[in-house]
Amino acid sequence: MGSWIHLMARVKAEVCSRGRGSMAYSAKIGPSILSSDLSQLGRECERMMECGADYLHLDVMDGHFVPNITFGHPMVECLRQSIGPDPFFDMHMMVSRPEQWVKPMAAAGANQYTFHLEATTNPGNLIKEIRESGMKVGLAIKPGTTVEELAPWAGQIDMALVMTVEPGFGGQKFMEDMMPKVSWLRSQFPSLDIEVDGGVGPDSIHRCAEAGANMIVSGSAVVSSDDPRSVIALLKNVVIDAIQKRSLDR
Ligand SMILES: O=C(CO)[C@@H](O)[C@H](O)COP(=O)(O)O
Ligand SMILES: [Fe+2]
Repeated sequence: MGSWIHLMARVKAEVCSRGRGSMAYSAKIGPSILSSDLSQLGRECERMMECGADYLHLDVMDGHFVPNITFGHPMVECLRQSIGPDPFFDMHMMVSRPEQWVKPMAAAGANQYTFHLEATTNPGNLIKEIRESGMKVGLAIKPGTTVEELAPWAGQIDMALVMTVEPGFGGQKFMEDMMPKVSWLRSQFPSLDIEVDGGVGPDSIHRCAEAGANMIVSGSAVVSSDDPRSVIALLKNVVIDAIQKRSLDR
């Protein structure tokens, strides 16, 4: 009997991970293209999707909220025109005034707008503005911000992003002490999309998946790999197994 239950749970997790299932959240891998050849950004995005990515994580930095600068909505508009309407753009807004860019990013073709709790004095209003613009809402916290500070908004958002590095640069070391935040969120909000971002790859994915993360951002581990397809598949299977184990344990 045990193996039958095991098989059914695997099927459920597998089906759910392909988005056809009823489970509220599924395993999704989103390469961060920050570490890619930015002169070939459109091609790099297409390559990641061809390698099995579920979505694209686009890091927007203003040189003020974080000590680095990347690109803004004009680049997003060009990417959308170049690679077509399908790829899901998860915008990681590492900017001091996230309210300023909601409408331009929506017009440029962004799908999800993830702002930092530390960057606004009125998260409720910003959540409302993002929804009214037609995008999904992500809420991110830096390593120094407690998950209890995010909790009051968790019921109003589509995704919570727990940073596993200090935001600003790719290629940093994974911060394992952020995992209790992920575990607490998964225990309190069983169907919330929970994303981890920073230093995530084959060496750290098991801790992220076991803690309860289901949306996995990976930059250098995927983009700089000579076999991104295998890395994406590995990350996804580890998360699917963890989802299956959680559904068995319930
Ligand atoms: O938002 C950020 C950095 O601030 C991340 O999205 C990184 O770009 C992820 O890159 P790796 O740490 O996986 O190389
Ligand atoms: Fe990011």
